[in-house]
Order: sequence, then structure tokens, then C-alpha cells
Amino acid sequence: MHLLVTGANGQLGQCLADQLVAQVIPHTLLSRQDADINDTVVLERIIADKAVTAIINAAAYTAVDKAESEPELAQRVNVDGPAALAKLSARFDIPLLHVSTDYVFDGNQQRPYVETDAAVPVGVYGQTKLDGELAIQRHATKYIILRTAWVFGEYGNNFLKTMLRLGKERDTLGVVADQIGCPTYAGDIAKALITIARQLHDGDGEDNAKYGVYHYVGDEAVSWHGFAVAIFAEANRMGVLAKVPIVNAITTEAYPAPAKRPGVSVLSTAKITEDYGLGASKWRVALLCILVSCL
Ligand SMILES: NC(=O)C1=CN([C@@H]2O[C@H](COP(=O)(O)OP(=O)(O)OC[C@H]3O[C@@H](n4cnc5c(N)ncnc54)[C@H](OP(=O)(O)O)[C@@H]3O)[C@@H](O)[C@H]2O)C=CC1
Ligand SMILES: Cc1cn([C@H]2C[C@H](O)[C@@H](COP(=O)(O)OP(=O)(O)O[C@H]3O[C@@H](C)C(=O)[C@@H](O)[C@H]3O)O2)c(=O)[nH]c1=O
Repeated sequence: MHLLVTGANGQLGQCLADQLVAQVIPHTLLSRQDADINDTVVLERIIADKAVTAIINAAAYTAVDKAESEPELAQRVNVDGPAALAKLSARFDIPLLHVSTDYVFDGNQQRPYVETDAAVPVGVYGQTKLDGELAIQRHATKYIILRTAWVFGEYGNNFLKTMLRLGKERDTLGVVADQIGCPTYAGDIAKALITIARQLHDGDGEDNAKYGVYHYVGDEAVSWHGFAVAIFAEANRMGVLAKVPIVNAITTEAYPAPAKRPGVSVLSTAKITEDYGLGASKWRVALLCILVSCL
């Protein structure tokens, strides 16, 4: 087995790197500086030279608000790039494991979304991620599209780090309480992707029933306000923050932003548990571990 990871310098990419080293799995890490995911010629050479057995694509355009004013760039990274990787997956007959988002849904459903529910994005980022999924489905057969949500961890930019920064700067914060989702630890996503890659490899990748779209998120739904309250409570308990700010629950209208976001984007993880034996990310446990050891 030899795994090729794109987006290696991102929040998830760095967790993948840690896990691949910890599990002693042969791999090649590619940051954007090493190779753009649209650069088929370079990628083709690497796949052949290293005898790559699966690609994990952690590269993406993830600036949700900025995407509204940069749709072409978001399209290039989130649609054209995955399409190029899917063609390489087909040419070399190796699986492509790709990461997508809860933002492909409109968030108007009152029960957890399953993989077959209609995806109707409400913003440019979500639309490009959905178009990326469709491009992969068009060009590859051996693909895993792992939809996750509200990713946080020790690396990169995320809501946890934003809250800790704002908590130091301000006495009072307003955080939206009418958007509900499932926080997911980036390290757990990395482990899930590697578990899937291993199982596909050990099964020679011929078990077609195991390819397709999967949801993988945290085990408890909360609002962004609820997530912020949990972050500050734990940070204070762990001594990371000497004082906690007052966190007011506000509506989406009271926090104007360029991009519209889904209301309730809770995803069901039943399918990934059934097919791959993976339990949902225990986000409160992960939050505690990160605060204790990593920040
Ligand atoms: N963050 C979140 O809350 C969520 C993320 N996801 C999905 O998870 C995946 C990983 O996200 P996350 O790690 O948070 O994202 P990051 O933004 O932290 O990382 C993305 C990485 O992709 C790289 N990249 C951008 N464009 C290109 C390109 N053209 N070629 C090669 N590399 C490129 C970036 O490089 P550079 O560092 O140079 O900019 C960056 O290192 C994405 O598919 C995202 O859509 C899904 C749900 C929630
Ligand atoms: C900083 C801040 C944000 N908010 C709101 C804005 C927004 O509705 C919500 C989350 O803010 P963020 O901009 O950090 O999160 P956002 O970039 O929307 O997060 C999304 O990223 C992409 C990549 C995904 O795929 C999604 O799953 C999701 O994680 O919290 C407040 O209400 N108060 C605040 O002080």
C-alpha cells in the first residue's frame, strides 16, 4: 500500500500526515507548492514512480464567505481539481478518497441527512463541493466521497481557534444559535479515511458495494453557539483561558455574512458504521484532548 495525500498542509492534511507516520504506512504528501491538484502531468509521474495504490484528496478551497466573490477559483479547486484526480484514479485503476461537506445540503430538513437525500447547496462553496462530487462520480468508479462537517483540530484555521482567539480579545461574543451541525475532529476524519483505504486495499478494491458516498461527522449535534459554549467551558476548566467571555445566542440575521449557510445540517453516520465499522467522531473528547495537549 502507498497512499498519495494532496492538500497535505491543510487542517486535515496535517492530521493525515501524523496518522500515516504513526501507523507506518508508506505515503507521499503533496502540498499545493509541491503540486497543484490540476497538474495532471506532475501527478501522473508521481503516481507511476511511487506505485501509488490510492489517492486521498484533502485539498480544497474552504473559504466559505470569500467563495461568493471568487467563484472561478473555488470552481477550479473544488470541481476541476477533483475531476482531474478522478480521471487519474480511473487511468491507474486506483481508489480516490475525496472529502466533501454538509454544506451541499440546504439545511431545511428536520431529520439527519442520509447519503441519498437531495443535495441543494445554498452558497458558492457548497455548490462547488457538490459539483466536485458529481465530477468524481462521472469520471471514476473506485471512489469514496466522505462528507464531513464543522471540522476542528490542532492545525490550520477553524472555529475552535477563532473562539479561543476572540475569547482572549473580548468580554462578550455573539454566536449564532439557529445553525445546527455536528462538530468533527480532523484527526478522527484522518483515521476514518485511512481505515477505509486499508479495507479497500485488503479487499483488493474489488468490493464495489463499498465505494460511493459516505457521511462521517461528530456524535452530537449542537448549534455554533452550543459549540462555542462547550469550547469556553473546557478551555476554562483546563486553564487554557483564565476568564471566559459572555457568549450570547444570536440569530443568523444578527450576524450578517456574504454566504448563506445551511440551517440544520446534521448528517447520519449509519452507513459508514454499517459498511466500515466506523463510529462517529467523539468531538467532546477530542476537544478536551486538544486543549490539554496541543494548543
Ligand atoms: N474545514 C471544515 O470545517 C470542513 C472541511 N471540509 C472539507 O474537508 C477537506 C479538508 O478541509 P480542511 O483541511 O479544513 O481545509 P484547509 O483549507 O485547511 O486545507 C486545504 C488545503 O488545500 C490546499 N489547496 C488549495 N488549492 C489547492 C490546489 N489547487 N492544489 C493543491 N492544493 C490546494 C491548500 O493549500 P494552501 O495551504 O497553500 O492554501 C490547503 O493546504 C476539504 O475538502 C473541505 O471541503 C468539509 C466539512 C467541513
Ligand atoms: C466568528 C463568529 C462566527 N459566527 C458564526 C458565523 C457562521 O454562521 C458560524 C461558523 O463560522 P465559520 O465562518 O467559522 O464557519 P464556516 O466557515 O461556515 O464553517 C464551515 O466551513 C466549511 C469549510 C464547511 O465545510 C462546513 O462544514 C463548516 O465547517 O458561526 C458567529 O455567530 N459569531 C462569531 O463570532
